[in-house]
This record gives sequence, C-alpha cells and structure tokens, in this order.
Amino acid sequence: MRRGVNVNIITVDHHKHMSKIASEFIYEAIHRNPNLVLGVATGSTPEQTYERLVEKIKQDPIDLSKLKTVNLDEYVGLPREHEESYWQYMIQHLYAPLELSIDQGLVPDGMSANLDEECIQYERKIERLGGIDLQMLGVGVNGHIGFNEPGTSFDSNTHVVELTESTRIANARFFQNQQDVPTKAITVGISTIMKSRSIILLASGNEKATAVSTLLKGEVSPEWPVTILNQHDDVTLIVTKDAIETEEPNA
Ligand SMILES: N[C@@H]1[C@@H](O)[C@H](O)[C@@H](COP(=O)(O)O)O[C@@H]1O
Repeated sequence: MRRGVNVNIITVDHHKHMSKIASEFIYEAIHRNPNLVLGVATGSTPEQTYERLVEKIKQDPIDLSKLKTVNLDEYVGLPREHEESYWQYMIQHLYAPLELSIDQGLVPDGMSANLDEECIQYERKIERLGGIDLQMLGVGVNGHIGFNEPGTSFDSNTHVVELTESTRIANARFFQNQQDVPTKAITVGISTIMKSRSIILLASGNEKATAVSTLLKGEVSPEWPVTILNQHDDVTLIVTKDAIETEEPNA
C-alpha cells in the first residue's frame, strides 16, 4: 500500500514482468476456485498476460471446465466474425489456445437490433452467474475503464456509449483506417465493475501515467473513471515504472 490510497500496488520494470505477475494471479484464482467468474479485458495491455496464462496452464493443467469469462465491452456494429471484434480477440487469445467452449464466455452482442435490451440482458446474465469474482482491467489514456468514458455516471450498469475521439484515435492502430473504428460500443457500467469481488488493474507505458497517477493521488472523479477504484476494497494495480509519474504535481 502506498500514499494512503486504497489500492495494492505492484510496481515492475517491464511489461513482460507485469504480464507474468498478472497471469499468475489469474492462474491461482482459477486454481483456488474452478467455478471462477473471470471478468476479462481486451486491448494491447493484457495480450501477453493471456499468452503467459495459456503457457502456465499447459505446463500445470488445471480444471477449466467450469470457468466462465465475462467481457467488459464490445464494439457496436462489428459482427462476431470481424477480426477486431472482442469475441474474436477472446477466441484468439484464450478460447482457441485453451480449447474452451464458447458457452463459457459472455460478450455483449454489438450487432443486436435492440441494443438497450441487449444491455439489460447482459447485466442479467452476469447476475445469473453470481457476479464477477475477479475482474481484470486495463485503463485508457483518458482514464476509461471498459469503455466507460470520462463523465460516465458511477451508478451506470451495462450501456451503449459513444466513443470519444481520443479513444477512437488510440484504437485506430487495430483497424486499417481511423474511420473504420466504430463510433459506439456496449460496455459494462462502472457500477457493474465495482460489484466485482476483486479487481486487478494492469497499466503499462508512459501514456498511462496521467491516469494512473490521478488514481494514486486518491482522488475520485467521474472525469477519470479509473479513480472510482479508490472506493473498492480489493484492487491490485500491477504497473510498470514508466506508467507512474515520478514528479508530484504541485499542490
Ligand atoms: N475497451 C478497451 C479497454 O477495456 C482497455 O482497457 C483500454 C486500454 O487499451 P490498451 O490496453 O490497448 O491500451 O481501452 C480499450 O479500448
């Protein structure tokens, strides 16, 4: 614990080390509780974590038959087969290498004809699973968690969001053109995330330093959605040195 904030902090030198620790954390959680409901994140940050987790499970097999995963978010308008859909991401990084059954995963349906109803149903499906035991989170440059952009109500459940320009620019690297990045997404809400029993937050790289430092100042503000984690009592931040600002801003 550091600076009196309510977050356990594990600081590491490199992204690789962050991924190793995060994968061990998740492996142990599944080992302890084979019925684990694991909240999963996408993006670049957790890619190596999944890779290491797959390696570890192949080395030291554990029962995965009862594991459930719940995705944080999905783009609106991308079919599941689209290579940048988060369903494809999960298949590529976790489901195919571990031969998990598709029935073990929940991902919002961004192609639903009734997106609001899809959000209500998604929230119900999470409740029927008994809630999320361990939620893995990354953080956006602007402090978003899931796709809960700055200004999102802390009381939000699963909902449709308009992506900010900065998020679309940040995610353009995954698409051929910036205009191919969807403008909307479905994301679990901040309230949904906060109901998770425990949370690991991964952050790597200097571009995340402002978001991480705002969290670690202990402040809680909707302008930096990640800061709500200061109000959760079981958060572990696994962070590379360069994602923590060393200079204290002037008071
Ligand atoms: N919706 C996802 C988030 O779940 C992710 O944590 C964040 C950071 O992404 P990255 O890890 O690629 O920096 O933005 C993405 O757009």
